[in-house]
Amino acid sequence: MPIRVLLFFSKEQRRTTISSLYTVQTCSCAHQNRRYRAKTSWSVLSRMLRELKQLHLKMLILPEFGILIASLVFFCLWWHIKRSHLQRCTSLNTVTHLPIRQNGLAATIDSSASFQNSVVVQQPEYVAKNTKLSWWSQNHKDTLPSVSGIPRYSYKDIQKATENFKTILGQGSFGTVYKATMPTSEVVAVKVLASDSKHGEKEFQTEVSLLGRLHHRNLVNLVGYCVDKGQHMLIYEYMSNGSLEKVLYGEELDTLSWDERLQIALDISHGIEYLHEGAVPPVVHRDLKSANILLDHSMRAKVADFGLSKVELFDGRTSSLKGTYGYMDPAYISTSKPTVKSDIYSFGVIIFELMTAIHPHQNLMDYVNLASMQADGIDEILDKRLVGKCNPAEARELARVAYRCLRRSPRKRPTIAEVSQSILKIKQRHLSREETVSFAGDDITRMISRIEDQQVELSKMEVTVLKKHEKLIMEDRLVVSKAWQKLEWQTLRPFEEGSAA
Ligand SMILES: Nc1ncnc2c1ncn2[C@@H]1O[C@H](COP(=O)(O)OP(=O)(O)OP(=O)(O)O)[C@@H](O)[C@H]1O
Repeated sequence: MPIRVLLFFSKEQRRTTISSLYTVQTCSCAHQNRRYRAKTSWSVLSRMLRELKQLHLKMLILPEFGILIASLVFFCLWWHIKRSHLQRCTSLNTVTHLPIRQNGLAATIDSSASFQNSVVVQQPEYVAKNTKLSWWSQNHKDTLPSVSGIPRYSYKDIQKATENFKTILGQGSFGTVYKATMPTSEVVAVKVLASDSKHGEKEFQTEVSLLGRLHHRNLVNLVGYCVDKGQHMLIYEYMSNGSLEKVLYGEELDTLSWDERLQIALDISHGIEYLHEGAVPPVVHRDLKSANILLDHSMRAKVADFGLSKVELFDGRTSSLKGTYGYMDPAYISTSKPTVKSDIYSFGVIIFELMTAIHPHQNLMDYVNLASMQADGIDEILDKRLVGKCNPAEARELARVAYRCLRRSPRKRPTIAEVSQSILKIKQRHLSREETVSFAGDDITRMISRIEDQQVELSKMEVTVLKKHEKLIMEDRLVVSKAWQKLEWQTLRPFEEGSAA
C-alpha cells in the first residue's frame, strides 16, 4: 500500500484502511480453503471500497491505488479460474476419497460416478515399478488417461508384444487369452475382450478399476490395459502353470503333491481374505472356481478373474445371478443376494476339488454328501494319486473345514479368516510331521553309513590279518625247508664220505 495514498486519510480512516488491507493479506495466508479465502478477500475488498466511497475521496484516480486494486482483482479471478479447472480435472478420475483399512496401507473408497462402489487402494510400490513400462505408451500421443495409474497400451503395442496374437493360453467367456512379451522382457497374459462377449464394456471397466486398485500376492495382478481400435484388452501377470482346473483334470503326468495342495488351499484363502477383510467395503468375487485359480512357476496359487466381482453393498440391494454352476451357493441362488458367505461356499467346493480331483460338473457334491455320513468317508473319495502319499488325519481335518464352508445356512459358515487359520494349522502340523520323519530318516541313514564304514574297516582288517598269516606261513615253511635241508645234508654226509673213502 503506497504510503502516499494513506496521507490523504484521517487518522481513523488510515487505521481502518490499513487494518482492512492487513485482513486481506492474513486471510490469504491463514485459510486453507481457497474458496473461503477468495470469498473473504472479496467481501473485505468490497467493504473497503464501500468505506472509501463514503469518505468521498478520489482515491481511485491515483494510479498506484488503482493498479493495486486491479492486480488484486486479477489475482483473485485467476486463482478462482485455476481452482475450478483443477476441481473439474480431478472429478473426472476420482471424486471423493474416504480413508479405508487396507492391510496396513492407507486406502480410499472411490465414489466417482463412472466406477460406482469400487474399492480404491493407494497406488502400491508395484504400480511404481510398472511405470518403467510407460515409456512405451508415452510414444503414443493418442493415449487417453489411464485408469487407477495402470499403464495403458495401444493396439499396436499389444500386437507387437503378442507377435500378432500368436500364442493362445486359453479361452474364457470373456474372450481369448494370449501370451505376450513386453519390451522389458516381462512375460504377460493378454485377455482380449471378444466383441460378442456377453460381459461387454461395463465389465471391462469394472475389472480395470477394481483390479488396478487391489493388489495382493495371492491375486493375479493387472499390469496394463488397452482400449484402442474398438478393442478392449486386459494385461495380467503371467501364470506359467495355468489354471488349477487344468492341473487337476489335465493330462499332465506331474501330479500335485499333498503338500502343494495344502499350500494352494492356503494361498486361495489368503487371496479371498484380502478381498473380504482387507478391502473396505468387502469385495465379493462371485465366481470362485478352479478355472479362476491360477498357478505360478512354483505352483503358488492366485485368485483371478474379477470380471464378475462387485463390492458388497450394505443396503440389501439384490442383483442378477452371476457365477458358475456347481460352485454357486444355494442360498445365493434363492435370494439373489451375493454375500461374502457365497464365496466361502464356492471355496468349500474348491477344497473338495483339490482333495478328490472330482469336478463339480461330475457330481462332486453327491460324493461329498455320501462321504459326510462317515468320519473317514473322505478316504473313499480321495484323489487316487494321493493314496498312501498323504496323512489321512490331515485329509480328514481339511475335509472338516470344507464341510463347514458348505453349511446350508450362510451364517453358520466360517469367515475366511477362520478358514485361513484352520488351513494354516493343518499345514503347520504337516510340516512338523515331515520334519520329524526326515529327522528319523536322517538317523537311519547315518546308522547305515556307519555300519557300512565298519564293514569296510573289517574287511580291511581281514585282508591285513590274512596277509600277516600268509607271511608267517611262508616264513615257517622257509624255516622248515631249511631245517629239512640241513637234516638231509647231515644224514647223507657220512654215507657220502664213506663211499668216497
Ligand atoms: N494370467 C494368466 N496367465 C496364464 N494363463 C492365463 C492367465 N489368465 C488366463 N489364462 C488362461 O486362459 C484361460 C481362460 O481364462 P479366462 O479367465 O479368460 O477364462 P475362465 O476363467 O477359464 O472362464 P470364464 O471367463 O468363463 O470365467 C485360463 O483357463 C488359463 O488357462
